[in-house]
Amino acid sequence: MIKIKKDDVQRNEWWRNRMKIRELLHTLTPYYFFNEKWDDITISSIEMDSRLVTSGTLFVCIEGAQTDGHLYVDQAVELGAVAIVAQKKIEATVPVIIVPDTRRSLAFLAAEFFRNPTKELGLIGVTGTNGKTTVTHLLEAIFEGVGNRTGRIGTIGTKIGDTLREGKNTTPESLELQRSFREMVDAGCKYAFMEVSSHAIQMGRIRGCQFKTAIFTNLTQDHLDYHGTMEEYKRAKGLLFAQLGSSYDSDKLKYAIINGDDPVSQYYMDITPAQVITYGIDSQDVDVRATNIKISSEGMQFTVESFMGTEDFRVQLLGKFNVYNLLSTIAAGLVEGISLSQIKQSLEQVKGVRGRLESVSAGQGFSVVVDYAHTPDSLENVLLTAKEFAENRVLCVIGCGGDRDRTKRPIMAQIAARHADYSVLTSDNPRTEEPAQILEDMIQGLTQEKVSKELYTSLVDRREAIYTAIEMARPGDVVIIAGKGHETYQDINNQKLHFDDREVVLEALGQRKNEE
Ligand SMILES: CC(=O)N[C@H]1[C@@H](OP(=O)(O)OP(=O)(O)OC[C@H]2O[C@@H](n3ccc(=O)[nH]c3=O)[C@H](O)[C@@H]2O)O[C@H](CO)[C@@H](O)[C@@H]1O[C@H](C)C(=O)N[C@@H](C)C(=O)N[C@H](CCC(=O)O)C(=O)O
Ligand SMILES: Nc1ncnc2c1ncn2[C@@H]1O[C@H](COP(=O)(O)OP(=O)(O)OP(=O)(O)O)[C@@H](O)[C@H]1O
Ligand SMILES: N[C@H](CCC[C@H](N)C(=O)O)C(=O)O
Ligand SMILES: [Mg+2]
Repeated sequence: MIKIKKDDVQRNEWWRNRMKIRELLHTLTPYYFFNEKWDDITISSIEMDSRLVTSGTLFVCIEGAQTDGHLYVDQAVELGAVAIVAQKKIEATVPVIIVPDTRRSLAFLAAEFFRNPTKELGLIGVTGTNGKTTVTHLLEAIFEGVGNRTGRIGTIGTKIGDTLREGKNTTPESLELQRSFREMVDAGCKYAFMEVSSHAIQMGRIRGCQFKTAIFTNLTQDHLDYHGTMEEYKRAKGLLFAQLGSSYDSDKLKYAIINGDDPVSQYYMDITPAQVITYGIDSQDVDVRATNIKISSEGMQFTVESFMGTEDFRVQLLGKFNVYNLLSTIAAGLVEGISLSQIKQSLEQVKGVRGRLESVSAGQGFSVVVDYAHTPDSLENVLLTAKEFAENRVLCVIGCGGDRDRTKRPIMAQIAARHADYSVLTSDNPRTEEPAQILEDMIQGLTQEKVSKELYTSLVDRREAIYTAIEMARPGDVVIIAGKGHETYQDINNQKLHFDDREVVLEALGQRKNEE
């Protein structure tokens, strides 16, 4: 896979698209021209960030959480913007189009400018607290397994055919999304798999996308800093299912693939106009079900019973939670007409997803696993899985991110203490928060539950924490290093410093070997 760094991308080059503003105006209705009405202008690109404006750009002003795009109009004009879309009166030497809500308008403007690429793709959106990245990778395996070229958008980046571009957000802004989808179509992709975060839905980043299928993985606590309550968080995710089938393409069937074992599944079934396919393990009344699950340190075996037949699977992934991820993927493959035996063939070859239960080995007599669990539920799942295959103790290194849901910190520490034999609490990405304070919030959970101090320690420095856990490990132990998975940086005070759990583990294992 060719890896392209975000900054290397030559924006507006291969997808350069010239259009008259007149051709786009219908997406902006209702609007009015402030300044001179001049709809004969040709634009060569659309941008929402003034720093990216080039000659011929239509600049859209967005009011953000940090700053307001309306403040950068002069800079945009200096760099070559030929017209501005704004939601309030601004001074500018180029025509200004005023709309009620620029963020909404941007989504439709971008979809039109890039010629509605999602109409030419089978777009599958995946939402839920945990499992989105995993499911999009599994989908890729199934659909590429039967010869399709595919695209993928999510936490690990945007993959178009054979190239991977790193990104800032799990679900990018509407403009970037539409540009990527057009690139996918141009690269011959037939399907696209997209992680849909609740933030993205709430902020309207996915407006303008036409989904064929939406998958719901699960709903547990996260992001309460942003959504406030679990009810609001659930509602935000629901918008993805509510919008299925509401487009003018509604003659084509749309599918909602829902985890029938999750307590909130009925809500999503009720609000979607799409065809519903359910999957699960515990509920008997689901369309795609796994039974006879057997988990070993080598992988899992289970039987899939579905409306398209029954097959025995033997996969390399671990953990009951991954059976759910596999089932939702299987359901998505079945509705697209891929046979259960073809699906089985592809999924059995999947070794795992980067940074998710990723084993790091230098021939030591114990296991070290790097995982991306950064929510209470995922941490619990991963530790329970580790317990199942550990011959001896489970040691856990865990931190919580700064500037994010604080209420999950004490809970995550409690889960670590409950399921691991020893926990090393440490920093994740502190961002602009004081790392020691984040640790304090975690420790409070342990004090509340009167957890013995012999069962945990806390070290602000993540490298030191990883070294400590590796030094403590004995034969047969499993060391889980949770929270950062595939990440290759640590964000401290808005500075992204290189940090890769997997590299640090190998260093620590090397040191331990030298000392032996
Ligand atoms: C709270 C939030 O989501 N913020 C996102 C948002 O930033 P913002 O609204 O604060 O924008 P801003 O910085 O105030 O800028 C406002 C406008 O001025 C423009 N501007 C700014 C400066 C300048 O010189 N010129 C200029 O034109 C900006 O381009 C923007 O259009 O728009 C940015 C550009 O797309 C996002 O990168 C940024 O995500 C930040 C990094 C973030 O941390 N988001 C998290 C909460 C998030 O969205 N997470 C979910 C994943 C959740 C999960 O699954 O676990 C995600 O999808 O990534
Ligand atoms: N279906 C699941 N249920 C519970 N936990 C899961 C599930 N799938 C994965 N996990 C755990 O959650 C972690 C994150 O998984 P993954 O990256 O697939 O989720 P995500 O939804 O993409 O997360 P993010 O919100 O950060 O994008 C994994 O490392 C694993 O520990
Ligand atoms: N998509 C998640 C990523 C969290 C990863 C974790 N390492 C952290 O920094 O908190 C979020 O924005 O909450
Ligand atoms: Mg993800």
